Amino acid sequence: MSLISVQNLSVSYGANTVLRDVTLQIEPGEIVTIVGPNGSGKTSLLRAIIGAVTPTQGQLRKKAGLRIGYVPQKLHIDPTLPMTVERFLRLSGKVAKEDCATALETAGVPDLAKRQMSGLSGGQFQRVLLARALINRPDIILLDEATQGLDQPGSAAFYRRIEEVRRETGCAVLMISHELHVVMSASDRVICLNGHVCCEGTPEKVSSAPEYRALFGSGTGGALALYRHDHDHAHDGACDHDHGHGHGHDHDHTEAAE
Ligand SMILES: Nc1ncnc2c1ncn2[C@@H]1O[C@H](COP(=O)(O)OP(=O)(O)OP(=O)(O)O)[C@@H](O)[C@H]1O
Repeated sequence: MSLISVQNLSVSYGANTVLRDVTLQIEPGEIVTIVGPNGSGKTSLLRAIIGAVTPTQGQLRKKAGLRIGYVPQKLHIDPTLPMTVERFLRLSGKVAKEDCATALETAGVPDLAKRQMSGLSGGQFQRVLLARALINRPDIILLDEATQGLDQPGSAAFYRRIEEVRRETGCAVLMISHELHVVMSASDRVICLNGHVCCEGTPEKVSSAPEYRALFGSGTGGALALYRHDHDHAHDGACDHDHGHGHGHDHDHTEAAE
């Protein structure tokens, strides 16, 4: 059974319908990346899944007892507030110290427990948010542009850790990312959203497309190719967009120092 099954889902804010007729499934253990232009409803979809937004139409089914870990886009913590990482992780309720330690280890930052939240680097902070999402041993983690503000090697290292988390824990991952060139290799499936699902498929399928090869050869790049691929809008001409805001560099995914 799918972990999450979304059927003909629509989300509106007042008269503004931002998601229309969205259908998708997330299976156990898979890594799915959502791409799409700004304002295309990506965050709204995640918020509908966690129950923070009520769909106006359609169905959203979750496997019974599904545990979700959520890594938000950003989280502001007052820098004048003294708070250790361990204390932060235990804010959400009854959390044993050992569970904090395990989550930090899985997130790839085993030595941060006693550090002050205000003293963390951007990359360390995101790892701590990841650790927080892992504490309840989720079946799926949702990440909303979790590497915003990180440099390229920092993002690459973060997403590689996500793959390791999946391997170690077996959890599924549903993530929003603008950095397709970084996340493509980690994703089992890519869903392109622009108010509705424009298209979806394996990154391999996309990267073997003629448009992709024309732009990138057989390199590891791909963001621009996917962003610019031809959508099939035979039934819907409203999504004739060009997301071409990438740069098409074929980055070397060097592991960042952690
Ligand atoms: N709480 C809200 N009330 C009213 N409108 C909202 C609300 N949240 C989002 N919107 C609008 O819904 C649309 C989709 O927003 P959403 O944040 O889901 O898009 P997104 O694809 O995640 O965008 P981005 O890439 O910029 O983060 C936007 O036009 C946004 O202004």
